[in-house]
Amino acid sequence: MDDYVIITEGLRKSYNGFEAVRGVSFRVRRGTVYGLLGPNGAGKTTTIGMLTTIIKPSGGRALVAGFDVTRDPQRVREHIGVVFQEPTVDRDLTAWQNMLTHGLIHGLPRRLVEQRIPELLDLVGLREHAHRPLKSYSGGMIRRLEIARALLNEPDVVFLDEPTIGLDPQARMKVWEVIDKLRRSGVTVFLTTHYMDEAERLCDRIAIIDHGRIIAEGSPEELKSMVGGDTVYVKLPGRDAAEKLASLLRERGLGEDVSVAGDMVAVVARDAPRLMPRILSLAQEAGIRVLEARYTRPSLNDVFVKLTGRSLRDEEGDWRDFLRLHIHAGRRAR
Ligand SMILES: Nc1ncnc2c1ncn2[C@@H]1O[C@H](COP(=O)(O)OP(=O)(O)OP(=O)(O)O)[C@@H](O)[C@H]1O
Repeated sequence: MDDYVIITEGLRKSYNGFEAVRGVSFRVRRGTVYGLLGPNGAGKTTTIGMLTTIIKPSGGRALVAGFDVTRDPQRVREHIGVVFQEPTVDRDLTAWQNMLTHGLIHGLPRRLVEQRIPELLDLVGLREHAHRPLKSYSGGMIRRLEIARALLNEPDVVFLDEPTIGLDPQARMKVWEVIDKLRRSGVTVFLTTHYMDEAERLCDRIAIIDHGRIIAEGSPEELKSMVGGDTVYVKLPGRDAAEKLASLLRERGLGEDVSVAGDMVAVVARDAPRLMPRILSLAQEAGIRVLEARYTRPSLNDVFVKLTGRSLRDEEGDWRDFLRLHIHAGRRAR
């Protein structure tokens, strides 16, 4: 049991009869980064709220650092660090002053806090800005400061609710680097996110949540293996060339499924990087000119689509979605 910093069993929350979280069960192993991934309104903030004792569960059970969130909320609070979606810093104070105030409010000895502040500001890359008022900080700097602050009490687990929401790409990367460092130093992190690239990049394990229920759980690789293989896309000068290449591929038994959409051939395969050169040399032998070739590997979005029929993505219409639409249309027409 000691291996797990968080254990939930059938955890539930209703707001006036509306079930925001409908019985979630998962375990977070010590020293890992665990992500709750789902679209807006899926119940992520409510779940993190229950685990951090801000929200009272309507049912089920959650143990955090070995303590029950309902029966022992104070003990839970002593053993966790939390970064909320909305910043809770005082912008008139400097980073150092914010850290010190936080530490003292939480009952930590002043000497210990003063000793930890420079180490933690160093960890999040803010040491040289320690004495600047936060008014002059960017959103990304504030998020990193809040992570440093959450570590002051040497928590068993740090909770980060949407750690990079609203940040620009560069600031996001810096937060990701901090989370990487936490993992390397053995800190357990529990984060929520609706960005699949973030979950994939950072998390050892992910629970996908939708409408208050966990619909899949596993490592990013395990989750992606649910949707099968890679797809190789080959663009040719016209439909005839595409049909010709497709029949050659079918004859040779290359790939698991070959389909044509306009001047494009799509080949579903287990290992696209190995198959692609074979497809290209086959085309060359047959005198078929290839204009473009690419392959894609399954993403967590594909997993979400497979499970819910909806996309997790904020914006639709990237290259891959476009192709998939055409390939599907082509298949249906056959
Ligand atoms: N205090 C509340 N009273 C009533 N309904 C609520 C309350 N808080 C959340 N909800 C509802 O519960 C559902 C889950 O909300 P929650 O904030 O947990 O989702 P989320 O996955 O964190 O999404 P977001 O990232 O947008 O916050 C939503 O439908 C939301 O409208």
